[in-house]
Amino acid sequence: MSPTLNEADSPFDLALRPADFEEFHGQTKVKENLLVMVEAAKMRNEPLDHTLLCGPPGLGKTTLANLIASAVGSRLHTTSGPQIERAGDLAGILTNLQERDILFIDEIHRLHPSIEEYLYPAIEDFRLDIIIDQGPKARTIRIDLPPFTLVGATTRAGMLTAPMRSRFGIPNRLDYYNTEELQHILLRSARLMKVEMEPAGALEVARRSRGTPRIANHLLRWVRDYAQVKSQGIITEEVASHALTMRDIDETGLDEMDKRFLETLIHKFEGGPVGLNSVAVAVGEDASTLEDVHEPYLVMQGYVKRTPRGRVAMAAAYRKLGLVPPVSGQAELF
Ligand SMILES: Nc1ncnc2c1ncn2[C@@H]1O[C@H](COP(=O)(O)OP(=O)(O)OP(=O)(O)O)[C@@H](O)[C@H]1O
Repeated sequence: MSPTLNEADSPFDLALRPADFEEFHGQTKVKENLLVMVEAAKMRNEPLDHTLLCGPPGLGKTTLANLIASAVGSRLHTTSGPQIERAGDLAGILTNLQERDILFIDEIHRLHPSIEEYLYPAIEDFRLDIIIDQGPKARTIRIDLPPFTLVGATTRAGMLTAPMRSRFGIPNRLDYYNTEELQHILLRSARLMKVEMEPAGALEVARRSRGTPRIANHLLRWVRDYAQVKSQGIITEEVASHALTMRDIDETGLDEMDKRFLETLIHKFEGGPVGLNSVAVAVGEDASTLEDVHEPYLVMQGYVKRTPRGRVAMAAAYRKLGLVPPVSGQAELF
């Protein structure tokens, strides 16, 4: 997995996390929608509606959950789909909630279906029906819960079950940030880190950050080290460019694994179509990491296309690797 994406919620991430909606730059539409929801709930003096945040990793879903909680003055409880293994785990979390608390479930698409069944009445009617014992002795115990808000986050909205999706209102989709937005975020991070960075230096890092603030901040950390050792600590465009090239991050932000993905698709599988699992085995990476982390950006940049028969390398992928796209080959067919 890319080193820049592994370190979610490290102390470094936490230190740079925006403390209020004003400091959260970009995602204008999502921010506006959430602010309306927050205001409406405050005016009605009611708990917030349940909310779903979707989008690739590192774009700010966890940050937004924190901002929502502080905007309404509620406590935030954080967990994730894979952490809730048994109904008892969920019961423990739910029975700990107080009125108007916010429960944030990251990777909500990874909740076990049997756990989802327990969650539905909890979010709809604020009750938990627990079955104890088995066979003829089985009985249900009902526990009333205080009204709370569920904020779900997912990198794969498509994998949510239909009943789960229908429990939320309109989903809030986070998109990759543009270069100017990332430049703004980087200049703020540099200020917090007390690093001197020229706007052109920030732009250079932004260009190579795959549209993702978490990556931008992690690249900044490396560029800061490089600048300290090689150029009296000042991050200029040239310093940023040298530092990132040294780590094999090219001028469009593709890292080693992205390039290996494209090379494998083209050289080993003749441009596809090929199933993601086969690519994953060939590049030595976990299929879900490829699907969550690498592929969305490659698709967004037009290097790869997902088709019902598998992944296909597009003409841009051939050009990226300095190859001539096949004239009537797969790249043109899809
Ligand atoms: N709009 C933003 N402005 C400033 N910094 C941001 C913004 N969005 C994200 N960040 C920074 O990026 C880091 C990653 O954000 P966050 O953890 O919220 O992402 P995420 O979408 O929840 O990721 P994951 O899906 O991996 O949990 C945060 O620590 C924060 O510093």
